[in-house]
Amino acid sequence: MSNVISAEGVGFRYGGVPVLREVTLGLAAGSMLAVTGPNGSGKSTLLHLLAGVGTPTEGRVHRDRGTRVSLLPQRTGDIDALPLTVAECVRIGRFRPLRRLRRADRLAVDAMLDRLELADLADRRLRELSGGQRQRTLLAQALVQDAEVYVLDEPTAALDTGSRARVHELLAERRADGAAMVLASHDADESALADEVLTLG
Ligand SMILES: Nc1ncnc2c1ncn2[C@@H]1O[C@H](COP(=O)(O)OP(=O)(O)OP(=O)(O)O)[C@@H](O)[C@H]1O
Repeated sequence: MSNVISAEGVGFRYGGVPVLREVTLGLAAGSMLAVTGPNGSGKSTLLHLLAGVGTPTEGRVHRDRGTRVSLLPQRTGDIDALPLTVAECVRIGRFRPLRRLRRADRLAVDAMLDRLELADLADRRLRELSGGQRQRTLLAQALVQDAEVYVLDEPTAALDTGSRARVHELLAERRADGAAMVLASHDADESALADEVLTLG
């Protein structure tokens, strides 16, 4: 099967300092890659490059033109500065410039709020959430997107066991629908959900 995303000999340097070297991988529809490794080993850097945020210093990342990628970054501090509610934040995942949200979009947002147990928090501001509630909101925004590839940076790091299980169920459903996943994780049980594990550092 052809790959939705691939990386060939990818390297990355911040200034002159090498962070990634010679990363080669390929991701088919419906497959999941877990990226593990100690703090600072380059997981976030690799996920950003795969999602098309920044370009490698060496090698190349290939995605077919028009491939829809949803990225959940690890650091999303700035969004708290906006006066957004939980529901508004999740709706952004369905936003397209110059197009109103359709009924299907609204249904998808409501279903996602339910699935991640956010319905009761829908009108709360982001800055008034606990760490886990905030992470569930940003995950909902990432997973509500209609994407072919989901790139999720430590998506369940702040979640309790029940929430984490619900997220894993959602990921399995997206994969069954043909989406590819890349997931950075420090958790061996979570990495075990993947078809392949790439350990950096
Ligand atoms: N903007 C930047 N400028 C310079 N160096 C950076 C920058 N961002 C990250 N780095 C460095 O690049 C290396 C890889 O960082 P990265 O965030 O990709 O690691 P990580 O594996 O995701 O870490 P963690 O497990 O802590 O999330 C680290 O040594 C970090 O200090």
